[in-house]
Amino acid sequence: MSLASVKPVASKKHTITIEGLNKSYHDHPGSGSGNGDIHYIIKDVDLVIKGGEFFVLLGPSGCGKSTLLNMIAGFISKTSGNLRVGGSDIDKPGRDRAVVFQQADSSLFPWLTVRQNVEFGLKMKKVPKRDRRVVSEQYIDLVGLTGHGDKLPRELSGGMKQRVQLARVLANDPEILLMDEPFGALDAMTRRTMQKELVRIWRQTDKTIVFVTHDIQEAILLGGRIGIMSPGPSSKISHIYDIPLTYPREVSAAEFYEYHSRIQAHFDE
Ligand SMILES: Nc1ncnc2c1ncn2[C@@H]1O[C@H](COP(=O)(O)OP(=O)(O)OP(=O)(O)O)[C@@H](O)[C@H]1O
Repeated sequence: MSLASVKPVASKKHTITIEGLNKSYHDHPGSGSGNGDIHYIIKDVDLVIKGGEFFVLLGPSGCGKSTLLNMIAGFISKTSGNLRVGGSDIDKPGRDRAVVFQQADSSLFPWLTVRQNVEFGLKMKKVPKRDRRVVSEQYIDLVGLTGHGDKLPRELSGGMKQRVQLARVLANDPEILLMDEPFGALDAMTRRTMQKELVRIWRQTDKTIVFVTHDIQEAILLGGRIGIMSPGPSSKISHIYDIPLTYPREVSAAEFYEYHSRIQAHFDE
């Protein structure tokens, strides 16, 4: 498939700007150990993700990666601070942003075929049937599912379902893809294939991607920059690594190993 055929005509690149962002919650007094104290999940997060960037959020389990991603998605409201996408304040979900979850099963309609799942958002937007078909075929091809359009999700492997989820999100043409450990439930070989495919798709479509993982290797394979989140509570972006390695990246390369060691040392400190 040619690059021009999948690139949106007016490809917008939205910058994500985060300044002094906080998310806190109160203990519920009277429920167990709760005494009404304020707890910060994330505190004083400052970050700018440039339009078209592949940015990875890396941090230990429970540090607040999903919370931050869901705030960018508009699913979780901020307590205080600034969060803007393309210059607009974010306080709710929008068509400019789409989330890809770890479990494709929970996002696909099991009674719809691959093609119908991919076309769902376009149907909601009342895109004519013939145009929907053209777009869905493009994205089914792009994610490597050519010939599987008439299958139901239950006839697909985990990796194939994840590809359908990606095709469906891409068909809606959001400027920003927010990916929450999307390959975490896949076996190692399928995961590696999907990582390569995602880089290929990102380079073809020019989207901004924010990708959450706790896997250092995955972060270096994918990210142009990697933001390290400190362990919670009151987590923040403690360091940002530029990864200027060319794609596709090889884990066996000496430079790859160097970045891995440096980031691993960061967590071991
Ligand atoms: N609604 C809530 N009320 C109170 N605490 C919450 C709420 N939502 C999340 N938390 C807490 O915030 C912290 C961060 O959770 P979050 O899911 O964002 O972390 P994560 O880094 O994505 O973790 P993982 O890698 O395990 O998915 C956790 O300690 C979690 O228990």
